[in-house]
Amino acid sequence: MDIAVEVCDLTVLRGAGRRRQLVLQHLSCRMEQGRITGLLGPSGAGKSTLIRAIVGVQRIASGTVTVLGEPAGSASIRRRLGYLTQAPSIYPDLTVRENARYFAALVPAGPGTADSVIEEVGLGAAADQLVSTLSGGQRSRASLACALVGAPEVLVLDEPTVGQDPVLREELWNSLRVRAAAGATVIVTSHVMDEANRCDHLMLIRDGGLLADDTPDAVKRMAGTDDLDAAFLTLIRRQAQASA
Ligand SMILES: Nc1ncnc2c1ncn2[C@@H]1O[C@H](COP(=O)(O)OP(=O)(O)OP(=O)(O)O)[C@@H](O)[C@H]1O
Repeated sequence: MDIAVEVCDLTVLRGAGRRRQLVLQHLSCRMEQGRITGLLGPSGAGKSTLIRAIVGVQRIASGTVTVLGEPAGSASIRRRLGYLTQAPSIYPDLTVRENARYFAALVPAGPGTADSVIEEVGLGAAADQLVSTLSGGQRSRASLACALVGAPEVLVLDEPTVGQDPVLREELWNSLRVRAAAGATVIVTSHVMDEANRCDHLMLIRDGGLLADDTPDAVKRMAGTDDLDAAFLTLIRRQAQASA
């Protein structure tokens, strides 16, 4: 399997002055092409920061991040990568369709692409609604549609299913699975363990380092349990005991 993303010895500091803090410490990992990799970990662990480094919008202190063979953030890979931020990043004064068409024109993507990604995220009925009038969950899906519009080879999604009901979550995961099967590299952050079970590979981040980096089954075996929630708690406690 080809490696789509390679992170080597990455250290990131965030904040300014006395508030400056070490967020990622000498972190190394790889994400395989055609796989769904889940980034998990407690709030504030550094998941979004790692994602920002992969997308190329995070200043790094040391280390390297390579995406599709190029340094993260290179102009040549920008159109090959789709990024969904936690806060929807689309135009509130445009409709869903106008937003999707705008991003499609930037790629540029084919004429039917905007409508097909709107259907893919389940917003067909709201396509002509202004984004400012959408619910939070709908807005997040509209933002996801814009991230999908260029059929990106690397899809980086920061909590894509927050605020979605179980049916929509199921549909969104099915759509990510279809994209991965077609060769896309999908990187997803989540706090939801039943979603972690759907990933091919999991990375558990804690205190800026990797606590686990394996398949869901291997992570469960490592912790001696069938339950991923319990597995993560066990691994976190083991680490705390080891460093006490
Ligand atoms: N703009 C910022 N300036 C300074 N520090 C920041 C900034 N954004 C995040 N941090 C800090 O970096 C650390 C990691 O944050 P990050 O957003 O990467 O965590 P996360 O694992 O994605 O958390 P969550 O699951 O809550 O989204 C936290 O301690 C946070 O306070």
